[in-house]
Amino acid sequence: MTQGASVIDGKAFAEDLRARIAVAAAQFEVHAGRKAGLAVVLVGEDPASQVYVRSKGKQTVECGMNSFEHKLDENTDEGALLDLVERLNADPAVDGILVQLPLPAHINEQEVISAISPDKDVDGFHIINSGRLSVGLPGFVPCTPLGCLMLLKDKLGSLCGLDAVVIGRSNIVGKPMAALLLAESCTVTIAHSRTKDLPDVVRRADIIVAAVGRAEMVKGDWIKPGATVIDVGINRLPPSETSPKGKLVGDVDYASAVQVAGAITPVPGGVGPMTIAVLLRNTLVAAHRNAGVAFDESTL
Ligand SMILES: Nc1nc(=O)c2c([nH]1)NC[C@@H]1CN(c3ccc(C(=O)N[C@@H](CCC(=O)O)C(=O)O)cc3)C=[N+]21
Ligand SMILES: [Mg+2]
Repeated sequence: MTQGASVIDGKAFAEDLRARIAVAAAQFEVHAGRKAGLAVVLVGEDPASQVYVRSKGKQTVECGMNSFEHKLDENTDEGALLDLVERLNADPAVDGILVQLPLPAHINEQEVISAISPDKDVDGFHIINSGRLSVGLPGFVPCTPLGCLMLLKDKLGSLCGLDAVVIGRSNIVGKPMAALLLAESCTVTIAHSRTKDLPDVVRRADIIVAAVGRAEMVKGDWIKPGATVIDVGINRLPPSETSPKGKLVGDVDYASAVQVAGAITPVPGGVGPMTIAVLLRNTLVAAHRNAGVAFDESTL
């Protein structure tokens, strides 16, 4: 087998999307008389979360939108966090609200997500928005699966009738990804850590979305030749001689998969940058809806 896979450049796609968002955000400012705004709430000092929050803030401003960062102490109680969410819900300068997950163990994540106004829920995690997605109504779709869908449609065009296997059943990625693929008329299988004969299930797929959170689990010999592989995993391997900070790998064993797949996303530089770009897209969509400014959302 020749090394046939084309590498799907999520970083470049995300840059292009952000350039289009910047144009539309400037137009929004002209029509609404204010910038679109995203509030990001971070509780605690998790270093990885701090990195993500910083790049979200930077890219929000680069796209011509306001970024409001709220950093709360690790020991903040749930009541104080819910009070902040209420203030952000009521703030007309705030179009989107993102509460960085995971939250500390003493805070009930579902309570906090439910407190966010569904019209500002740019993560698409509120049950109102998951309900809208499952019945096909307009709402907000979680950023990572929507980013994956954009990459798939860019690569394949119509997905109609294709066999798609989603590995992972989280509310954040697996379940909304399956709903999106079903809406594109794929035949969708949701596999997970308890699926029996997982390699055989994956071998049927024209489209594989790997979101199990297990480093390099999906091997090249699980992949039908020519299939499109979207790797959502972000796993840091233990430090080694060659990578003192620990190498970042996906849920797919890239070295073997790239020999067999038709197209594949790398880690880093694949799905990760799309997640943030779609967050900015959802924020700008929220701004137009909340301000009552007409906007053709299909252009983003
Ligand atoms: N409410 C909430 N919404 C989220 O969307 C959310 C969250 N909580 N908690 C944490 C996860 C993780 N996440 C990522 C975003 C960008 C990259 C990203 O840009 N990754 C780059 C670089 C990775 C690196 O070098 O560390 C890449 O894959 O190329 C990764 C992960 C959003 N999350
Ligand atoms: Mg699982």
